[in-house]
Amino acid sequence: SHAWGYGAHTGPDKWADSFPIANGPRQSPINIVPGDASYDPALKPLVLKYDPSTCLEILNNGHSFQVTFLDDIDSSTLKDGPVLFNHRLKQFHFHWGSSDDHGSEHTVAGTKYPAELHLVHWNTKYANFGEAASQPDGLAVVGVFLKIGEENPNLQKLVDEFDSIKTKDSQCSFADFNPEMLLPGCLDYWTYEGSLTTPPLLESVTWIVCKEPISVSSEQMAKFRSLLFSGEGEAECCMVDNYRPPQPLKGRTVRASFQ
Ligand SMILES: CC[C@H](CNC(=O)c1ccc(S(N)(=O)=O)cc1)c1ccc2[nH]ccc2c1
Ligand SMILES: [Zn+2]
Repeated sequence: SHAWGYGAHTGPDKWADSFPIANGPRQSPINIVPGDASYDPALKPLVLKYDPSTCLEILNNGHSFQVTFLDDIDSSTLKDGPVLFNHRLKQFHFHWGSSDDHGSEHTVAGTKYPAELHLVHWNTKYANFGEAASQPDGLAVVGVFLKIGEENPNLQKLVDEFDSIKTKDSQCSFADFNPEMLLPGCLDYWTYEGSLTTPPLLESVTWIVCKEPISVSSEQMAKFRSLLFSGEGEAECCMVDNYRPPQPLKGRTVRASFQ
C-alpha cells in the first residue's frame, strides 16, 4: 500500500482505501462531550510509574517525533485506572497543528488544543507490543492535551533535541527523561474503547484522556513545527497537522473517573 500521511493525497480521508478498518465501530480519536460522559465510581485512579533509566532514544518517524523506552521488564508501567492488567510504556509521541488554534486529535465539546501527547502502553498479558496491538484489550494510551501558556521546561528537554531529529528516520540517543514530568497535576480522566489514530488503525486501544492539560509556550509550538515530514535531501515539508480528526462514536459510552 502506498505510504500514508497527512497530505491532500495521503491523509485521513484516504486511509480507508488501504485500511478499511478506518470506518470500523471503535475508531479514534473522538470528540469528548463532558455532559454525555457517565461518571463511573468503580473506575480506579490511574497509577503511572515511570523509570527514567528506561528511556532509550528520540526519533523522527516521518509522522511525529517519538521517545522510545526499554520495555523488556516492568519498570515503566501503567496500572489500575480503567485497565484490568499491568501495561508497559513503549513510547510517547505528539500530534499538533500548523497554528495554535488546532492540532489535538481528541476534542472536548468541540474545543481543539494546539497539541496532544500520547503515552503508549501494552498489556503484559501478551508477549510483546506487536502481539498486543492486534488484541482488543492489548493497548492503553494516555492522552494529555497541551494548552498555550508558560514555557514548559520538561517539554524544552525534548525541543532541545529537535536539531538532531529534523528529518524523517533520524534518531539520537536520549537518556534519563522521566515522562512523569509531562503529566498534569490532576489525573482525572475520560476513558473509552478505541483504536490507533494512525494506520493500521487497529481497534486495540483503551483510551485514557486526561481532563487537565499541561502548558506549552507558543515559541515551543513553533519549534515543533520546524520538524520535517521529509527525509534528508528531499524537498522540505514541515511536520504540521499530523492529527486525525474526530471519528463517529457509533454508540460507544465515554466514562468519567470524576464527577
Ligand atoms: C501496530 C502498529 C505499529 C506502529 N504504530 C504504532 O505503534 C502506534 C502507536 C500509537 C498510536 S496513537 N496515535 O493511537 O497513540 C498510533 C500508532 C507497528 C509496529 C510494528 C510494525 N512492523 C511493521 C508495521 C508495524 C506497525
Ligand atoms: Zn498518537
